[in-house]
Amino acid sequence: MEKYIGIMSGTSLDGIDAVLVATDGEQVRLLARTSSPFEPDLRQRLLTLAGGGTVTARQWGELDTELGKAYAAVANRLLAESGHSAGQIRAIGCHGQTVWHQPDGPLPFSLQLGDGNRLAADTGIIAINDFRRKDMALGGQGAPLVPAFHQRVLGGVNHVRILVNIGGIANITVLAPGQPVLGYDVGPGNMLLDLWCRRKLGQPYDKDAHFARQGQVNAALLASLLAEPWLTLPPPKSTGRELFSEDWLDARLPDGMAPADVQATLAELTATAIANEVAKWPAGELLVCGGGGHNPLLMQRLSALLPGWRVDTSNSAGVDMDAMEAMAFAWLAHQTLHGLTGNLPDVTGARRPAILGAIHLPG
Ligand SMILES: Nc1ncnc2c1ncn2[C@@H]1O[C@H](COP(=O)(O)OP(=O)(O)OP(=O)(O)O)[C@@H](O)[C@H]1O
Ligand SMILES: CC(=O)N[C@H]1[C@@H]2OC[C@@H](O2)[C@@H](O)[C@@H]1O[C@H](C)C(=O)O
Repeated sequence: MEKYIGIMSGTSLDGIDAVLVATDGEQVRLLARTSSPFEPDLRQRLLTLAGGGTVTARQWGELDTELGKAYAAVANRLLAESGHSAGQIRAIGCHGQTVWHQPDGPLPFSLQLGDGNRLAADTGIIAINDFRRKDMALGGQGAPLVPAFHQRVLGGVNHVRILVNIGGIANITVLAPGQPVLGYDVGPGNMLLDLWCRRKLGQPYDKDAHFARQGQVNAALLASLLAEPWLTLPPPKSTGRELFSEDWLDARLPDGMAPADVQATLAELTATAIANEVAKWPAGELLVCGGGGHNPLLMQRLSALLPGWRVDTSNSAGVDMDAMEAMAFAWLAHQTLHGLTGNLPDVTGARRPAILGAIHLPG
């Protein structure tokens, strides 16, 4: 088995998750993990950029460098905490920070910041990043990429097993016997819940759904949110802050609604958008990963909306729900380094499987 580091900082913009895994490409064993929240000022600048804000070339370059340094610091800390040296690690797979994702239209692209040169130089380890754009160059969405990893670590069961990652955006992977793996983004995950909670309570997220539980779901608002045409588009599809933004929410909010009712309705939107896609399959097992799996209200509503389904976290199937995405990028680094493909054309819509990412050598 070779050792890899995986680094993920997702669309919730909460911080950086890093894992150390041992893998031969078939088995992926988690050895250690750590995480580090973003400094509030860095988070704010990333939010501005991801919200379509304008920055100068200088600010852009500085942010790229700052993130590269932050990823390297987390990787070095993971090495120290787990008692490893750089020489024991084959490569780092680093997702980077998505600041814009535009999968459709005449000039599709997906931009993840975090300088891989600096990551390689500051750790002394091969750094692989920019995993999405090869798939896009081949006509794909460039996302989601995790379904291939889900298949590797949780596939091969003889019932319908669906994985849902509830991060900033929610995405599903369908593992059904005799079917090619399917996967696509299904709608907002925690993004709008976090945004509203921050705006109304000044807190980064609605811990344990205390705020949402003080309110009632507003049926008219829920219907208007669910009327978003993107939600019923067929896959392949992916999305982000570019669509499910503060402006998107504000355009649909009626005046004077109790803040807790909005929070409750946003939680119901997340649960319903997921359940509507899951319910298209014969009842089986729904495994939740990502931060939304810690939200007891989302878990409760998914169970209620999906009678006949076993709803649990991916921990119940032996894969740490909080480590899943970072593990996937460690595994993707293994794929790339071994000249193996990482994308699934049935998922992303790319013309063919491809070797993903840009390799930065430390020497
Ligand atoms: N105890 C909890 N109660 C409610 N929500 C929680 C709890 N713990 C975590 N969360 C939610 O999980 C979010 C973080 O999720 P996660 O780390 O999976 O996001 P991410 O890495 O940005 O994901 P992605 O890349 O998939 O968008 C928080 O912003 C919060 O909304
Ligand atoms: C462009 C981008 O960063 N997309 C993320 C985002 O966060 C969740 C969902 O939207 C998913 O499509 C993707 O991340 C995971 C890691 C993926 O590619 O599978």
